[in-house]
Amino acid sequence: MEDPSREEAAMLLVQELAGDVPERYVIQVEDRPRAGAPVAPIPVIDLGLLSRQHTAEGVEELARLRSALESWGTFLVTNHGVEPSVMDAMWSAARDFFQRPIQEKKKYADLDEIKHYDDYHEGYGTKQVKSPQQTSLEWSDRLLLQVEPQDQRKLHLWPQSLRDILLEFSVQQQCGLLTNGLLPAMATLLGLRKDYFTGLLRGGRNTTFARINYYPMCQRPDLVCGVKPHSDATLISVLMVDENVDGLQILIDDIWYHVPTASSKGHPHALLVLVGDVVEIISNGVFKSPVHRAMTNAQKERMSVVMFYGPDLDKEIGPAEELTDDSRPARYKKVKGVDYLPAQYEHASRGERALDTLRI
Ligand SMILES: O=C(O)CCC(=O)C(=O)O
Ligand SMILES: [Fe+2]
Repeated sequence: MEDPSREEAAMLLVQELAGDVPERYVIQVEDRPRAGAPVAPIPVIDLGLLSRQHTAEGVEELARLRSALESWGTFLVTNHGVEPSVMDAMWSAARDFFQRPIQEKKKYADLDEIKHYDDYHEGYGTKQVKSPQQTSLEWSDRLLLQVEPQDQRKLHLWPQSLRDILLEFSVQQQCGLLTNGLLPAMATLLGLRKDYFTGLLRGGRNTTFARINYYPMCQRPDLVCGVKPHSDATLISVLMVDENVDGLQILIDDIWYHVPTASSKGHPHALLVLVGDVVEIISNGVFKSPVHRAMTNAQKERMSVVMFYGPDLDKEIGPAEELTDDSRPARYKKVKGVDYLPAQYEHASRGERALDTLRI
């Protein structure tokens, strides 16, 4: 039987709300943002230097990367191989889409899937709402598209204006930032084969999702959350966030820190990297997948373009054998993405962390 409430709920667009914040969006008192969050001291890593390990600068940069991976799990990267013109075109296409009238955007909502899926649906809309009574809803609309594997693309949900640029943006990130830059350095730092992580993004069944998040202005940003606390279920997430509006925060030792924008660090075309749960698991907890959330703003809307890169969903992931022995027992259970992804959605919708369920 059809469940109209679920369908309606998934299309409860935040952009259509005006005036006071409805009760269903108000988060618990203990989860509300406090004024004056400190700024996270995240580094800017020059990926160009990482391949120059015979130089003092290269060695120093690798040490800075290690420190970021072991502490905050997030950093900005420059010299990442994504052309500034491609970044700008991706941003414009994303912004132009969200500036279209709502009726126009709704053409990219996957109403059939919304009826069948419990966990997530692609296309335009809001995060799946499980019941008409659900509270603490997130103050954001989004466009979610699966990019890889290629045969999983639902191209009817891809606005024409975004198609070519999204593919180019993703290919340049994979070739430059990930394969030729960051991932071999991360494997080296752990003492793993250089192609350990890049191998997980090859073979044609690796998964890439793109999510464009849109956070409408909110009269009471102190009462709502744009995206609730979670860590990403990915190998790596790469973010291009609004230059002019803060919103992303990360949790370290029970304190929420603002993540500075690339522009505020003097590198407008830097990209932001968040280590994902898959890396935390494989590294047996040495590298950290940070808990983060997105807050809203009373004066300005905000956007982010997030690329989620992960392995084949049928591949079992666990701590690397090279990194575990009697003195370093495995700290996480093995899991397949196909089981972990729904669990991550479920936990994230409650502002909790699925990774905690895998700890041994
Ligand atoms: O909008 C942001 O800055 C972060 C969004 C996010 O964490 C996500 O989409 O997983
Ligand atoms: Fe995230």
